[in-house]
Amino acid sequence: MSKQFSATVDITALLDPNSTVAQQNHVGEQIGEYCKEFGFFYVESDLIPWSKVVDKAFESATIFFEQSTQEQKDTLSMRLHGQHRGYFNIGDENVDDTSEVSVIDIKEGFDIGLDPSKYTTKNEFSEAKNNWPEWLSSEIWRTNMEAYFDLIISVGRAILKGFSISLGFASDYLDSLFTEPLALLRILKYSPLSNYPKDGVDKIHLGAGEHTDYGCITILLQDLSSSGLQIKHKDEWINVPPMKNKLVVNVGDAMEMWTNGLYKATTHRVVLTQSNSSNPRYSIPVFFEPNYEVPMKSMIGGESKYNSQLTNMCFGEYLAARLTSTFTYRK
Ligand SMILES: O=C(O)CCC(=O)C(=O)O
Ligand SMILES: [Fe+2]
Repeated sequence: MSKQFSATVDITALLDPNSTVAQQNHVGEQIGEYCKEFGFFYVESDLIPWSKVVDKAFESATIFFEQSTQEQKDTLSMRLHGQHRGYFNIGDENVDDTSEVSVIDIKEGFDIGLDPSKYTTKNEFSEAKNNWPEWLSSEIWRTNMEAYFDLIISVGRAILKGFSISLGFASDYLDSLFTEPLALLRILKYSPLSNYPKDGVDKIHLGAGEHTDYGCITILLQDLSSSGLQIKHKDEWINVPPMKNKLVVNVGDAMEMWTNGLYKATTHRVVLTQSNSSNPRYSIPVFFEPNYEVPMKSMIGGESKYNSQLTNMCFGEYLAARLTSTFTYRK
């Protein structure tokens, strides 16, 4: 049997304004250790409103996919609107841009960003407007998603505090680079494999190909009824099963570059087999990213391990380049 991942951090001390510095430092150090070892960890806290906000967002995500026709979804597509907001279909994002064989992710999704009114600087991300699915009970749907987005941004800020502590910065240092965050909330659906032609064997199909995330922090809500996420640790694939009232957090490439390799952006994938995938799998990653103009160079000094073409960019330019290599609407 494959190994199961279990590293968990209770982030209450980082969310609670009344916690002591000693409590915050303890949690920050624990987060730092997991970022160096795995680049992944679960977070939990009694301060997270699981049933009031998290479960509602999950239910709303499933409603979007179950109650929208393909024509309706297509009216909100990134391809049609030429901006990084809205719907993308199977084959529109292929996260493994290194594989020699063409790998198509068996997933579709819908991206929501922050409203342009939250930004003072102008760039392709800050100016992109959300396309809301008006055919759903729209106000409630939008309210549920926005409440979840706000919540996860506060979880992201707590994690940034932990990162800052573990890296020896002032505890609000990284937060000061996220005053106008290029955050993105994505709802994903992996269709059941029964929708695809059977080839007689229970082969592995990739819902999402092997990849590292581009940015700083990904905070992922998984479908409790459907496993599939795996991380590569010391050349071995380890399952990261969905856990009730826990979110999965992982470090992306930008965070690895800022820490000059100290924190690991770990390779992961979503595997679907005929036996684990008779139902759709839904998930909601939030990509919590800094302000557009934050430089990509190392924040901790030392000779850079990374290509200077990348480290000379600012975050927004780097993000645009990464999206262009994986999203077909940008080609
Ligand atoms: O759906 C999942 O569980 C993981 C998705 C993922 O890795 C991603 O969107 O970057
Ligand atoms: Fe990912």
